[in-house]
Amino acid sequence: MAANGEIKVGSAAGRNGLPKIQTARQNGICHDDSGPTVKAQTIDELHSLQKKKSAPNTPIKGAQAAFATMCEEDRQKQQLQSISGDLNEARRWSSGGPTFHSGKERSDGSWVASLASLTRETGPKVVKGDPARKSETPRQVSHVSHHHYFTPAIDVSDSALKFTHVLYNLSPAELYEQAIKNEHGSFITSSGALATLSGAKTGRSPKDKRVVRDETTEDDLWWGKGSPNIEMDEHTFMVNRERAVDYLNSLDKVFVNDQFLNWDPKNQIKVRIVSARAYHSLFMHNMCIRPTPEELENFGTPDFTIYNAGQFPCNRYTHYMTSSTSIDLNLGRREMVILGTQYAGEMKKGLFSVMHYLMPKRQILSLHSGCNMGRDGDVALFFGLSGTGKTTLSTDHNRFLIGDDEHCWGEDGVSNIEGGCYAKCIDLSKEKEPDIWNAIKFGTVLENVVFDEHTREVDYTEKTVTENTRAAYPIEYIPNAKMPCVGPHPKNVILLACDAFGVLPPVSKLNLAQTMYHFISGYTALVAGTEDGIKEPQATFSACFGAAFIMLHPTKYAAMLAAKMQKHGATGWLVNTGWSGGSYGSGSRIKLAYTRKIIDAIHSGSLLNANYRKTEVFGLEIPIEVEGVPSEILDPVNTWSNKKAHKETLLKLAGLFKNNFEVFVNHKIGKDDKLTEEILGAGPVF
Ligand SMILES: Nc1ncnc2c1ncn2[C@@H]1O[C@H](COP(=O)(O)OP(=O)(O)OP(=O)(O)O)[C@@H](O)[C@H]1O
Ligand SMILES: O=C([O-])CC(=O)C(=O)O
Ligand SMILES: [Ca+2]
Ligand SMILES: [Mn+2]
Repeated sequence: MAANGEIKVGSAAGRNGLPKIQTARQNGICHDDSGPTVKAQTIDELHSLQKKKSAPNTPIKGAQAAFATMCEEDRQKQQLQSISGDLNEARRWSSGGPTFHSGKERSDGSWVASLASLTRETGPKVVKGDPARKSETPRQVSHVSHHHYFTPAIDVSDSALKFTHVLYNLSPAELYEQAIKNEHGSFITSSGALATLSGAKTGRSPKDKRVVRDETTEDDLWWGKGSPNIEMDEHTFMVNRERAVDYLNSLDKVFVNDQFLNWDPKNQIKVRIVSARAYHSLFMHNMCIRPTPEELENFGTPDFTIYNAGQFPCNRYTHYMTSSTSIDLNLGRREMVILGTQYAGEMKKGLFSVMHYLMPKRQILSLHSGCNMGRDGDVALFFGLSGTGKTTLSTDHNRFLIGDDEHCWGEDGVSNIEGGCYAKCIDLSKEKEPDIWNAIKFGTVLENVVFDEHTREVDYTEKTVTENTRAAYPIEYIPNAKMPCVGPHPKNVILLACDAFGVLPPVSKLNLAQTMYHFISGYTALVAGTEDGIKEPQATFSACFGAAFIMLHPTKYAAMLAAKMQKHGATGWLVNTGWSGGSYGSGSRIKLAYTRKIIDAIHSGSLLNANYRKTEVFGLEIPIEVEGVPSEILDPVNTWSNKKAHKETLLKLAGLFKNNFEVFVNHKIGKDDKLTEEILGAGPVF
């Protein structure tokens, strides 16, 4: 037992026995583009990072204690309802591909019955309500046992005898109370947002993502080198699923969210998220599309279910596991299991992966992009890897926001997949990003930020817990959100790269082949470990600006994008939101105000008709002038004092592009041989 009286399970083994498992480097598997883990060794240490000591006027501890009694259990009465039904095996998608039920479909057993899939093999022991209200439990016990324990099962385990209360689609206010009461590290900030900690993981874990490889996915999906789909078998999935479900069943309560994805009503899917934390439930409440009470009433059986047991690790002796984290996708069962990571983004991006499988089957292109629309109905897509500006630039006070991260492009135009936004908060300022700043209010989840312990004012410059601090808010929190979140066909396709080498121009106009070349390359360069002094920028290539989420070969998405751009006459642009005046260390990040001017000129159409010249090596068309932007920065060579260093850096980056593209040279993009040839020739020449 530890000095503080806590029993530290497995800590001795961790130190003296089995070594702690680290995620193995998967050779050739898609790179890790997620954030690093926290710099804390213990939970207490992690929690101490979150709060900053107050200014001297902070009341002393004793004075604050008087408020403790305000944390009251008395809550609004919730309708308790016993849940009946038998083990509801997840239905399989028919072999010919998924068949969906529209939002209005009424299922045989309603949501109540399908919750039974939570149980291991016997009937459910699930009670809707808050276990804190013990007085109501006996009624439930007798009710449920009436249904299921007259004939005792042969193999009744202790866990099968206990009740798990389901907190079903709670409101943000209720979730706040649950989080603050039960989840260490949950606090209300001065603007009303809920500050939470995601635990040891503060970013996604792409190396721990597994996808079940079976007869269907074998042929459909992209496997092998460069693919994000690391295989697992069905049996192993079931092992992890049972582990997650047993864990969830061992709890007094779980949260269940029933929500929608995709604002295109014809291609909407119904998702259920079963999780153990109010933080997770509120996050998904904000990020998915929220059903109306009527839609919830008629929700029926979900098309896809997530079991998030993130607090509980996977068993590292389980086949295919290389760490204690596992995010498992089973397309056949329409299920996802999360073990060993509480980072909420896994749920959001896990569902995005599912959409990247389902939508292309219907000839709908799924995109890792932001999207907004001007007053004249002109739509722009913003592609880019994490941190390149999708959320920042699609959230534009002069335009309608359709969405910040995940979209579909189909026959009728674009639709947002989500119901919320997930903005990076590091160095967030009210002046530069007023709409995002104002969206951080009651209902918003603030992950891993640091705040003053007394005033609860957030310090957005703090990276103490992580640099990947985030805010998740419903899209309506942005004043000019386009509701419903759909729009016509895009006019501009903007590829964002944060080039920390400082050699890509702030803006270039691309022809179709160049657009496809850069879309398939998916380049950005960030700076690793900023706190440890100056480091070389780290180039990242992630196909389709989101290799971690795609399920089919990148050329499939690329072919669809090319066809749609051609058909609708969209123009491609490459915008560098990264360094200017030199690489990281000597130059600096291009001012957001300048990038916004460039984007304005793209939207207005003025840049389309500007005068251009071609750059060497990358062969990019760059404008001579952009209103509101100093002309000399438009060609990076002007901003470098050391011209030789500029040329070397340019050639170095060109070499990285070339190496990366090697794996695509033998692939055909769609049926068009000519376009394929052109794409191969659209890269740097040197
Ligand atoms: N010139 C610039 N253009 C765009 N963003 C900039 C610029 N300079 C600084 N930034 C900052 O870079 C970050 C861009 O992050 P943003 O949230 O938009 O990323 P994202 O592309 O949406 O990534 P993710 O997919 O991870 O959500 C913001 O913190 C923004 O303030
Ligand atoms: O998913 C996340 O953690 C954040 C995000 O949007 C991305 O990385 O693209
Ligand atoms: Ca974003
Ligand atoms: Mn994203």
